[in-house]
Amino acid sequence: MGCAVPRLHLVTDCRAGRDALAVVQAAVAAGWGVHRGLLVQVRVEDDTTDRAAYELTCDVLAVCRPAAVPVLVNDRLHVALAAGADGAHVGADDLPVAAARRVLGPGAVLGATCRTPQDATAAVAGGATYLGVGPFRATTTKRGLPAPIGAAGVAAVAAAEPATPVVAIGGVACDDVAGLRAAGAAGVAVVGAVANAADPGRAVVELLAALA
Ligand SMILES: Cc1ncc(COP(=O)(O)OP(=O)(O)O)c(N)n1
Ligand SMILES: Cc1nc(C(=O)O)sc1CCOP(=O)(O)O
Ligand SMILES: [Mg+2]
Repeated sequence: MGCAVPRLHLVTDCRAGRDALAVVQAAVAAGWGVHRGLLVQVRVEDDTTDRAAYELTCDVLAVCRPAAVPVLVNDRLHVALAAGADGAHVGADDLPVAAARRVLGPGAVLGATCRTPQDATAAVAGGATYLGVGPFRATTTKRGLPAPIGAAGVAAVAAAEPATPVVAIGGVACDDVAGLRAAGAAGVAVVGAVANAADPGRAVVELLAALA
């Protein structure tokens, strides 16, 4: 993927009762010195206040900055800018990719959700740095998703825009990494594979090793 976009995107677990920051702390403590392949995306529920999103982003940055782990903010570009994050991720219900690029500026990392090759071509034209492609398989982490696209769907998107890194998302487990890489994914984005693990730090190390 080149060094600009790490291969493992840890998306914060925004479900009620989960301690998103504790998982980030465990991930960074376990993973950063071993492989420099980790990125954290701060994702909160839609009804979370901007204040809470901003404070979580600042807390995540305080953990990630000393370890040189990049931090993105999902959806809320103003929170990304205000907190000094490295960029953001947008999808179909967020600002269009080209508009998000104008807001963030040319140096920011900008991810765009793509479910089809057509989505990918439009996202690259709009200035996306990487493409978040899924859902790879069914997941209980997020409701309302379309049917899984599987490895074949990921491969179709990757083939459409081979110069832009594809990050597969949706039900991804460590055992899926080799197949997804073979399908053309440069990396993976996960919530449950780390947040649901008995030892989130160990899960990060195993994912990073599989992605190396
Ligand atoms: C890496 C990555 N890929 C896809 C998504 C999904 O973004 P989006 O479609 O905007 O949905 P929400 O996450 O906002 O519910 C993502 N966040 N990260
Ligand atoms: C936030 C999100 N977006 C998806 C998409 O396909 O757009 S799937 C997803 C949830 C990812 O969590 P897990 O790794 O636990 O399945
Ligand atoms: Mg979104």
